[in-house]
Amino acid sequence: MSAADGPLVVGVDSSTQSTKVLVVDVATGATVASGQAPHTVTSGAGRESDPEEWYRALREALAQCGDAARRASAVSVGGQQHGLVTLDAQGRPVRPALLWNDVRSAPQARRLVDELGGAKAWAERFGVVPAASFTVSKWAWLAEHEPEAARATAAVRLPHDYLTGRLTGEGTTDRGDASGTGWWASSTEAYDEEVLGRVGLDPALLPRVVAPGEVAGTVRARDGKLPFAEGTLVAAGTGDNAAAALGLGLLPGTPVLSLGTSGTVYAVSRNRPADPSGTVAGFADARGDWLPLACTLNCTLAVDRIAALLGLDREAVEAGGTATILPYLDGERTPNLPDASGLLTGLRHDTTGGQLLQAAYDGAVHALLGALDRVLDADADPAAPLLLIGGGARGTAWQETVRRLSGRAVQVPEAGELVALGAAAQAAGVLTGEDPGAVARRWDTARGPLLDPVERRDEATLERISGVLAGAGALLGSG
Ligand SMILES: Nc1ncnc2c1ncn2[C@@H]1O[C@H](COP(=O)(O)OP(=O)(O)O)[C@@H](O)[C@H]1O
Ligand SMILES: O=C(CO)[C@@H](O)[C@H](O)COP(=O)(O)O
Repeated sequence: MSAADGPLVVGVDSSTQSTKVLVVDVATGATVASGQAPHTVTSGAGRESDPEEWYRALREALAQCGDAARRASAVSVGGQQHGLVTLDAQGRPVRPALLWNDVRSAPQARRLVDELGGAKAWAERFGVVPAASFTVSKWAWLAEHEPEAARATAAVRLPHDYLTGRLTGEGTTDRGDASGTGWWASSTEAYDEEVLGRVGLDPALLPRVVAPGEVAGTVRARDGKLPFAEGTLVAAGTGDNAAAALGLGLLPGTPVLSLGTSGTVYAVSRNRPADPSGTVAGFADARGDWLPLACTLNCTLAVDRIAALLGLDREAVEAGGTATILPYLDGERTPNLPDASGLLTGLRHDTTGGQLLQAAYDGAVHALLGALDRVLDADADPAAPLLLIGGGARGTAWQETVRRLSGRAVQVPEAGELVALGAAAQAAGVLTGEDPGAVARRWDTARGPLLDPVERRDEATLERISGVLAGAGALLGSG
C-alpha cells in the first residue's frame, strides 16, 4: 500500500466465494487499500447465495478500506457470471440467486437447444449454446419448479447488475455480462425477444445494457451505509472474466488461464466466436471486442477437497504412478457432463497419496488445456506466455501442473486481484475518458515472473486422461 498521487477509484470483485475490493490510485495503479469478506454458498443439489449477503460483504470489504474508500471518485463492480437474481417490486430478492455452478437447470438447457434450432443455430445467433450455467436455463428452471417465485419477479439481474443497482438505484448491465445470459444475441448485440418469449420472461424486467465507456449512474447513498459521496461515478461493471481481461490490459493473441472456484481459459478476439460444440462460449468483452471462453465447474475447490480427503497439504503432490482422476465433484460443464461425479481409476498397491493429489490437479487442468487452442485466433503466436491468474495461480502445484501439461511459458502476474483491478481500470476510464485496457497497460498489471516452457509437454498424461474420459461415458452420466 502506498500514498496516492492521483484521484482514487474503487474496483470490486464479487465472485463465488467472496467480495474483494481494491482502492487504486488512477495515476500509478498502486493499491492504496483493500478489503475482503466471504460469501455463503449452499451445498447439496443446488448452488445458491443470498444477494443481500453480497451487498453486506461489499460494505464490509469497503469498511476495511477505511478513509481511502471515502475519497474515491468512481467505482465499478465485476461479478461472477450468469447467476439469476430475481427481485420483487421493492427491489428485494424474491429468493436466493441461482449460481453459475448450479447444474439443476441442465434439462432446461438441453430443451432450449432443441427448441431453438439446435446447437449450430444457437452458436451462430447467440454465440453460446445453452448449458446449465447460463441464466436463460436458470430462468426456465425457476419458471418450471417455482412458478410463484417467477410470477413475483419484477426485475431480473445478474450478480454485478444487482450490486451496481444497489449503488445507483438503476437497472443496468453491460455487454460482457449480458452475453452470458443466453437471451442476449451476439449477432445483433441485443436482447432476443424470441428466446425471452419461449421462456416467458418479459423484456421489461431486464436491465439496460450500458455501452462500453458509458457511466451506469452515480452513487445514491439511500441507506447511508456506503462510504461513497453522493454523486460518485459508477461505471458499467461487467462479468468477472471480462473484468480480469480488462485488468490485464489483454490484447488478442495472449491466452489467460484462471484458477478459482471455476477454471476458465480465454483470450480477447476481434472476431465474433460461434462454436457449435458449445465448448467455447462466444462471450462479448467489456470494450467492444469478444471473449471466447471455456469454463470448468471443478477447479480449486475440487482439488482442495481431494487434498483434504487424502489428509494432505495442497502442495504435497508426487510425480509418477498410473492413477487418473476426473475431479467432477460438482458435475461438469467442460466437458458438458452436468450429472457426472468424480472418478478415480488406475489405482495400484504402490500408488501414493501424493500421486493421487497430482492426478486431481492433472484432471482439473486437462479440460482447460483442451480448449486453449480453440479460444485463440488461428494467427495467435504459440510462444506467447499463458497468463495464470485466480487464487490457484499462487500455488506451486498449480503452476507446475500447467507448465508440464501445456508446454508453454507461463507468466504469473504479481497483482493478485485482477478482476477487482479490471473493475478499477473501468472506473478510471469513466473518470479520465481513457480506454480501460490502456489504463491497465499503463499500470503494468500483467507484470510478474515468467516461467520458461518445459522441454517436452507431458502428452502421455493428457492422453491417459482423454482415454479415461472417452471410455467412461455411462459412469459419467453421458451413456
Ligand atoms: N496459495 C494458494 N495456493 C493454491 N491455491 C490457493 C492459494 N490461495 C488461494 N487458493 C485457492 O484459490 C481459491 C479462491 O480463488 P478465487 O480466484 O479467489 O476464487 P473465486 O473468484 O471463485 O471466488 C480457493 O478455492 C483456494 O483453493
Ligand atoms: O461461469 C463462469 C464463466 O462462464 C465462471 O467463471 C463464473 O464467472 C464464476 O467465476 P469465479 O467465481 O470462479 O471467479
